[in-house]
Amino acid sequence: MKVLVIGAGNMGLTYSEGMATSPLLSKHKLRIYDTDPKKIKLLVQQPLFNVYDDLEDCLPKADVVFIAVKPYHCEDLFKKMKPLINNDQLFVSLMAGVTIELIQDQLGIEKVIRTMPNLPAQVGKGVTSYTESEAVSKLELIMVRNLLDTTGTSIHVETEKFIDASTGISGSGPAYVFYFMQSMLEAALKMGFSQFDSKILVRSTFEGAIELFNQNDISPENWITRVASKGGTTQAAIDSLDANNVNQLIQDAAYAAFNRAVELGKEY
Ligand SMILES: NC(=O)C1=CN([C@@H]2O[C@H](COP(=O)(O)OP(=O)(O)OC[C@H]3O[C@@H](n4cnc5c(N)ncnc54)[C@H](OP(=O)(O)O)[C@@H]3O)[C@@H](O)[C@H]2O)C=CC1
Ligand SMILES: O=C(O)[C@@H]1CCC=N1
Repeated sequence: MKVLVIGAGNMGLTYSEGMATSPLLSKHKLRIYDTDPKKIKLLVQQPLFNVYDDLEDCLPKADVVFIAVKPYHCEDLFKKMKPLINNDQLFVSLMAGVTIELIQDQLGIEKVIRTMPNLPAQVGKGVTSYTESEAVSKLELIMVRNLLDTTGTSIHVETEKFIDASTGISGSGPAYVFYFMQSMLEAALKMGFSQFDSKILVRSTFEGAIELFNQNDISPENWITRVASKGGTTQAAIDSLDANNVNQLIQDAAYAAFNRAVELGKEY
């Protein structure tokens, strides 16, 4: 099986590295293509995969093609891909919003797996949701799931609605966590801690909370009650969050990303 990844950015490179360092693919089976000459120049020096700057040299012979460009680049890319592909090839999209139907129509092919990955894939802690068009066989689906799992874990969803929904939760989600971390860091600095100490306080707090969550089957809501003493400091913080409607605001943010994914699907 020959795999081509189109787009050597955050996601394309992450998946390429995940697949290349797994036992599933050897170097000559994995190719990566990008249009940026500077990126190509840097990438040819790495030993993990073969790097291409011409679609004609790498696309026609690929069995599985990962598409990892920004959604606004897909129209132009699809025009260039169309004369070089055939209906036996399997296309795996990592693009937010872009629908299976659009990919099938613009490329004139049938086999598409649409995914929503996330950035922690860079450290093997990603979560990718995926769904497929009718023409994709069970075997092909398992094969691609194994490739996706080289960057973490994956969940199969029945419809594309859940790909857009997972964009709102896990795809964009790491940014919500970083947003919260940034607020905590700014508060620590304002309280007078150094940059160094602020980072230790915030990072350890996140790591510790995640570890507790991972090692026990207890809901976040329940964990809050274990931190908060009646009339104490945590309750003062939670009361402040509740008074400012922060729970609802975070849910609104997740829905904003979900809705934007749906909107993106209609823009191309
Ligand atoms: N970043 C994230 O956390 C997540 C991203 N995604 C999705 O993944 C996709 C990629 O995002 P990301 O990796 O962050 O984007 P990047 O911009 O980091 O990577 C895209 C790469 O594709 C290159 N490129 C642009 N046009 C073409 C083309 N026609 N042919 C080949 N390569 C091309 C870009 O070059 P240049 O820089 O010169 O434009 C760039 O190197 C997006 O569709 C996004 O929705 C999904 C989940 C999470
Ligand atoms: O912001 C975006 O559109 C992409 C999709 C999910 C994360 N990054």
